[in-house]
Amino acid sequence: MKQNLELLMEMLAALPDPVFVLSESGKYVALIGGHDARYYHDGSHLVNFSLHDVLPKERADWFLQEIQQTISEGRLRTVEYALGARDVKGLELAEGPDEEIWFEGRIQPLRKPVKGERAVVWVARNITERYKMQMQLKILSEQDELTGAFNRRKLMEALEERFAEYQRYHHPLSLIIFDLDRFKGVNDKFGHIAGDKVLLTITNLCQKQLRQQDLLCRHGGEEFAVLLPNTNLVDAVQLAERLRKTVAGYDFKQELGESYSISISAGVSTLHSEDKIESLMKRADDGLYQAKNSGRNCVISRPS
Ligand SMILES: Nc1nc2c(ncn2[C@@H]2O[C@H](COP(=O)(O)OP(=O)(O)OP(=O)(O)O)[C@@H](O)[C@H]2O)c(=O)[nH]1
Repeated sequence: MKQNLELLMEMLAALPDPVFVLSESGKYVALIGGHDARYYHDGSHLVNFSLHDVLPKERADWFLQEIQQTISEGRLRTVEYALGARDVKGLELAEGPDEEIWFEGRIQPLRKPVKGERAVVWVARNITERYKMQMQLKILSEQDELTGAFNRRKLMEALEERFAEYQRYHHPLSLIIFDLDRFKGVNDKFGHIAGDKVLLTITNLCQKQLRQQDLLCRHGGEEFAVLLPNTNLVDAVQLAERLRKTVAGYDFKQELGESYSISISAGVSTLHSEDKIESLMKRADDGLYQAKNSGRNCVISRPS
C-alpha cells in the first residue's frame, strides 16, 4: 500500500506538463507537474489564488468560461490559447521561456466536488513549436514560391470571405486582374530566369502601391489579381492606373542587363448585389481581354 502511494506521488511529481485543478468559481485548487523550465514557469504560488487575482480580467473571464462550459458539458474539452509569463502575476521573474507560450489545454471535469465546489483538471501542454510550424505551413500554402505574392488558392479563400462580408454589410469589393504585355518576348530574348526576376520586381513594385488590406496574388503564370476590400469601382480603376504607370515607368535594366520597359494590361470589376464571385472574376477578365485588344498598356473597367 505504502509502495503504491509512493509510486503514485513519484508519477504525479514527474508529470511533464502542468496539471491544474481549478474550481467552478475560478480558484487554483492544486498544481502538479510541469517542472522543466525549458517549457514552463513554476506556478506553484498560484494555488489558493483565483484566476481574477493573477490574470487580466479578460483572460480570467475566458478561463472561467471554459471551466464552466466543461463542467456543464460533463466531458473532456480541448482548447488552444497563448499566455506569457508577464500575463500572470508572480510569474514575471520566474525562470522559463521568455516568449509567449502557446498551450493546448485539455480540460476534464472531476467526478466529485473538491472543497465543496465542482472542479476540473486542466492539463496545459506547451505546443509553441507545433503552433509556429503550423503558422509557417499556412503561410507557405498561401504563397507563390517565386514572387512571395499570395497564390490562387489564397485568392479564392479571400474572395469567399469577402463575398460573405459583402452579403452581410454591403461594403464595396473590387477586383483588378492584370497581365504582363508581350512577356513571351522577354523570356525569348533574355531567358526564363531573367523573366522570373521581372515577375518578382513587378510584384514588389505593385505591393508598394497597395494598402495593407489589399491582397496581391499571382493568379497564373504572368497574370496577377488584386482584391480590394472597401473599394468602389472608381477608386479601383485609379489604383489599377497607378499600378500600370508604376510598371510602365520602371526600367528593368537590373533584371535584364539592358534598358527595357514592360507594360501591363488590366481589367477591373466591382461586386454588385445579386452578383456571384464568378461574375466578378469574369468581368475583370473580360476587361483584361478588352485591354489587350485595345493595344495593351491600359486599364478597362467592366461595371456590368
Ligand atoms: N519567366 C517566366 N515566364 C513565365 C512564367 N509563367 C509564365 N511565363 C511566360 O509568360 C509568357 C506568356 O506568353 P503569352 O501568353 O503568349 O502572352 P504574352 O507574350 O505576355 O502576350 P500578351 O499577354 O498577349 O501581351 C510565356 O512565355 C510563358 O512561358 C514564369 O513563372 N516565369
